[in-house]
Amino acid sequence: MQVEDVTIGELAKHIPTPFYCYSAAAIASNYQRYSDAFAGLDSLICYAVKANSNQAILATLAQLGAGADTVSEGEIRRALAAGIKAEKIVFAGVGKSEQEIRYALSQGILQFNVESEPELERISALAVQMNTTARISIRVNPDVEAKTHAKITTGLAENKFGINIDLAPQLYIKAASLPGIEVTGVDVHIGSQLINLEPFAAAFAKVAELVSSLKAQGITIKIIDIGGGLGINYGEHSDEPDIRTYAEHAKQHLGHLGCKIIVEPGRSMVGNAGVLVSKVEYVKTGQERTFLILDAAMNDLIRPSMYDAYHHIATVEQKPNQAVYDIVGPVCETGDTFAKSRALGECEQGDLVAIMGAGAYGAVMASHYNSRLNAPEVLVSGKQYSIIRERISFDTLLAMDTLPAWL
Ligand SMILES: Cc1ncc(COP(=O)(O)O)c(C=O)c1O
Ligand SMILES: N[C@@H](CCCC[NH3+])C(=O)O
Repeated sequence: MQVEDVTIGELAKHIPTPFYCYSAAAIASNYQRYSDAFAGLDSLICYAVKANSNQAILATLAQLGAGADTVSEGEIRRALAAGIKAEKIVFAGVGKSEQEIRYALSQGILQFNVESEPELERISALAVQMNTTARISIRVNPDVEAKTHAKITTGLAENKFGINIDLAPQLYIKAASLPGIEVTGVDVHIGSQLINLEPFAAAFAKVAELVSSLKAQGITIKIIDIGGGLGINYGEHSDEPDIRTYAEHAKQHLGHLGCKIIVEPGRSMVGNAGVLVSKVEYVKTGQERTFLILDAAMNDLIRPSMYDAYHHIATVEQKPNQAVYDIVGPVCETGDTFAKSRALGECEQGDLVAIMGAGAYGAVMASHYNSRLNAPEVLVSGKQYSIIRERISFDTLLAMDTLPAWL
């Protein structure tokens, strides 16, 4: 198995497993697809930093011209440090703290995507205190069923995100009257890993109506942030939504409004650009099933245990025979399972396997559960590769805790 011009087998001679391996060319190609698809619109691609916030990934995207969609001070700091200019950074999230808002204001970010009335009041008060103005969009909740996993749908009335779209006009009127606030836009994001594009179209249509009705009330919207959420093919079924068709929906519903369009892709920018490489520790033949026990675990990649998410898994070297395995990690939880009854090349101890589609929501959601060290991360570009996050040592892991004086 190759990533660009480098073989995974060669990398595994130098880097301890499990490790994440990303392709810079795959990220560039995904960025290009977005850029081409949205070319007809005045648009800005704000990569959703939460999907993979490694500095090297952010710097790669910064060089391509991307902005950033952030949800914390830490993410804003990461984006700035990687070379993404403040005027390309948007800040979302339902729980922005005073400290975070102050930091974002001090940096002069492009806009706050506001999720509630008390947040709007807090931003206004802090902006006045700091003698500045906050540009804001209100994140509206269009009550559209995104047809994705319940844990990653965000645009339903029952979800904690955004303001009910029917109540938004009132909040816009209030926002326009507040000191320290400049109303610039509308924001919508209905969920993640959407395979069907219809919910996007439905949400865009509702946003278009809102923008027109706001205009009639004297509130001019300059920016429409359409969020992220486009799904990728994890290998379970063959369909993957087409970025061009997605952009067509945006053009059709929003193009006539003359606004700048911000799009916030995370998964579809980096998901298929990464694999998690792991070694087979044991092949354990149980009474009913054969377990392939890997050195990677749920603490490295939590998506299968958290969302029952499917990830295609392949042996790094081609195998002559097939076998069926439950593919698990070493963590002491039954949920530490990557796949059940999965057909795979027949493996033996020491073989390498690659868990595909691990570039998004992989390393960023990792933990040290079971006092396991982090999986290092590697970026490949052509023939070159570079370790972009080292595995920490056990000394560093232990040093994260401090003993109180009484012990
Ligand atoms: C506000 C917002 N924007 C963008 C994203 C990125 O989503 P995705 O990785 O599905 O493109 C998310 C995550 O769902 C989000 O909450
Ligand atoms: N972490 C989720 C996506 C969450 C999207 C963030 N709003 C996943 O792995 O699918």
